[in-house]
Amino acid sequence: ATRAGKIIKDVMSGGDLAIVQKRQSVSVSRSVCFNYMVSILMQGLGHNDLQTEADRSAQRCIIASLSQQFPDVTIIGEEGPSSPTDEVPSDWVVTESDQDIISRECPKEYGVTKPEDVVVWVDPLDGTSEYTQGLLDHVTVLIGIAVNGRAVGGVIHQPYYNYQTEKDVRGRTLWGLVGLGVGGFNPVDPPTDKFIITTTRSHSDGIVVKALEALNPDEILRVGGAGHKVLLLLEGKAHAYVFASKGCKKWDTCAPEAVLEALGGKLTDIHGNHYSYAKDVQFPDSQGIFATARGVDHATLVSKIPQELREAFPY
Ligand SMILES: Nc1ncnc2c1ncn2[C@@H]1O[C@H](COP(=O)(O)O)[C@@H](O)[C@H]1OP(=O)(O)O
Ligand SMILES: [Mg+2]
Ligand SMILES: [Mg+2]
Ligand SMILES: [Mg+2]
Repeated sequence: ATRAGKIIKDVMSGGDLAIVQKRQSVSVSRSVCFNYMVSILMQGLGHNDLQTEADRSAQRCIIASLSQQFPDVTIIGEEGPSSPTDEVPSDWVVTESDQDIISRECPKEYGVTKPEDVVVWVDPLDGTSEYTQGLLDHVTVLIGIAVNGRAVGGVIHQPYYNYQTEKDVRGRTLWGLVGLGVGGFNPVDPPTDKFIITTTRSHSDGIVVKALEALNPDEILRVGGAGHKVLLLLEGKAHAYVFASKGCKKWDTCAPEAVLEALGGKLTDIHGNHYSYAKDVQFPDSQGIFATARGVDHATLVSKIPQELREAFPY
């Protein structure tokens, strides 16, 4: 994750992001009326799904490094499968391990884990839209580990951590493993005298807003990236991350969910149920996102989302 973060910074300082708009399949039935199609376009669906040279190169670095060491583990990356002939520069292939984590005792629930039980979900650059706009601390590299469908391990690397105050921007790497704990940051609980929600800044719509209104927060923090929003929960800047939309995908939430839950928080869909991260699942988080910091009553908050709003997110 850290090597990928270096690639992200190198692409930015090289000056040519080589941005492309990814194609999105918006399925709309043929009988749909013109007004509805216009409203979809107005909401920006099918827009704002960008890919840059940094997304592509960071993914090649991560997948080459992991697949070399773990050839039998399924690895799914946001930017699609790489071609079998894809050679990556040798200094992009990282094989050493973090000695601090490797020296700890493995929780016994993973002692019998086989490679085929594991799926790694890779978001090489979360917050692409913000990256292209220079909101650099919203960018993270996300590597999530699912075992038997549950998100249990995660790494969140923030390449531009403190970039506005530090001369030599080294970034930071946070990790979590359910059953073992978390590292790379100081966990902080959110304030007790007000209720703060974080949500999207670049993918909002009417339903996203209605869900926030139902929860009646004192403050709303509109920031980019799924990883960055979960950082706000981990460090006590917000109580909940609520996104009543199907824009996020499994690679956006696997690592954040694992780190958050390793600390005692919770990340589910807006009905309060965990997603499966097994290898055959659909990529979209089609029932939205509802995450809470440690110590926040997740079920009570979820129950405040009105039924008619929940019905917009059927299974
Ligand atoms: N409609 C969408 N289309 C594509 N990606 C989305 C969409 N909505 C959310 N995402 C992904 O989820 C992340 C969090 O969303 P948001 O910042 O709007 O809260 C985004 O940075 C983006 O990940 P990525 O940047 O990796 O493509
Ligand atoms: Mg993307
Ligand atoms: Mg993402
Ligand atoms: Mg991404």
